[in-house]
Amino acid sequence: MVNEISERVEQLFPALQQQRRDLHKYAESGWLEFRTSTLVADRLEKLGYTLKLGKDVIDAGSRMGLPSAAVLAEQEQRALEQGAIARWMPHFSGGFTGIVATLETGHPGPVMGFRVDMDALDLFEVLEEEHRPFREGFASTNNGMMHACGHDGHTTIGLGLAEVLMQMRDRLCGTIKLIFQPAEEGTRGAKSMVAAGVVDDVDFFTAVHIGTGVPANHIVCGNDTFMATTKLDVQFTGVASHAGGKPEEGRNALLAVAQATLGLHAIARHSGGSSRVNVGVLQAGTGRNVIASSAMMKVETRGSTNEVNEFIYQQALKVISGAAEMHQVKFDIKLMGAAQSSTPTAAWVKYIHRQAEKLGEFDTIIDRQEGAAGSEDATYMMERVKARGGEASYVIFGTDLSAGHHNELFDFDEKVMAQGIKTLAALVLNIAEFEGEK
Ligand SMILES: O=C(O)C[C@H](NC(=O)Cc1c[nH]c2ccccc12)C(=O)O
Repeated sequence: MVNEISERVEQLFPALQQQRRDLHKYAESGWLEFRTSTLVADRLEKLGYTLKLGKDVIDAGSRMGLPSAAVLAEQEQRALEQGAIARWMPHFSGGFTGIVATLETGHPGPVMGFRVDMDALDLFEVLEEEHRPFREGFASTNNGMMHACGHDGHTTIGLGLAEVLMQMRDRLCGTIKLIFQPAEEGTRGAKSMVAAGVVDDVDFFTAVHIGTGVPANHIVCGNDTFMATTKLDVQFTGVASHAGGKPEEGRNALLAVAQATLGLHAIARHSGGSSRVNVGVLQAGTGRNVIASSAMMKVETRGSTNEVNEFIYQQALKVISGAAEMHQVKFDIKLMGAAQSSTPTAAWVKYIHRQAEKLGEFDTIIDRQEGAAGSEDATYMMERVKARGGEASYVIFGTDLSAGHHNELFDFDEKVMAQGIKTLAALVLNIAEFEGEK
């Protein structure tokens, strides 16, 4: 069975590589995955999956960090010009770019859910010969949007898994649910899919990531290092005045945002775990000789536990209001994203470990790794599945990277996509072997 999976995936590989490069070329950031989601939906329908799309899988009110209506409309148009399939667009229009594809095998068995994400980062890809995507003609054509975290690979893994499972459907049992999530960056999308109930019937849940510093041919079967996080946009509003003639009449929003930035980075650490604060964007002012009346900042807090993040977040609110008070400006805080920490369930990790061993694709198979790193909103899905008594894990497939995640020179070895698909397919095909570990 393992050999058969391998052969099938290797056969699909050239097409999958093409697929990944196409997605890479037309990178779309969170809630703007219009072209991506129409192509994914079309492919999954052709493969024979039952689809739930858009508002059926995304709770409108639970979306965080949604771009403005103008940006959504403009990007939808851009996507159509870049080959989005128009007949699918009504489902995704307005920032409802999520898909759940279901395969009922017709044989009794559990519901197995897999989550991949589809969004790119707000980043300008390097357009130089040294960067393979540029050299080989698949660098992003969308300015300020780049797949620099491997989600093009994740989406491709989802599509490859869909194809292999459909080919082998006679030998599957239970129900397969493939979840294609928007807006993982900024941890904005998963909560809305959980609120729409997409994992409420899932017994075994697996989310995936490639890279993250894990070496090639290594697999982490139960990553538990994701930090809880809160994402905030803060707008400061003061009063503009003549910087030479009447500086005392001004209320300086630039100084408030600068003060807040330094204050945020000076928040005390917490003995309960590691933490992070980052001000990633700062904008203020309009002219050299004008007291700046408006300023904005994009902030994130993180903690290795929900409690540590909550502490940092509460301190951050005090720093922001304190800086505003100091400069007598108004402020407005918008919640733009959030995620929890989460721990995989031991039995599912053990099962994944055994399947990875049988596959023979990996040199090193580990259950967990040390050290908090990034965040992930798949944690909301994991926690929901666990709360209902299901099993959940987060698997990382190691790969060689040309540069770190979220860097303009990021690229990965596409071979990891084949390893990912093989592993996930094995989890489905051999699910009967899970019995006894409960
Ligand atoms: O918080 C976010 O915006 C999600 C985003 N998520 C990732 O980057 C995925 C990720 C999680 N852990 C690691 C570790 C290294 C690279 C990437 C990751 C992050 O942490 O900035």
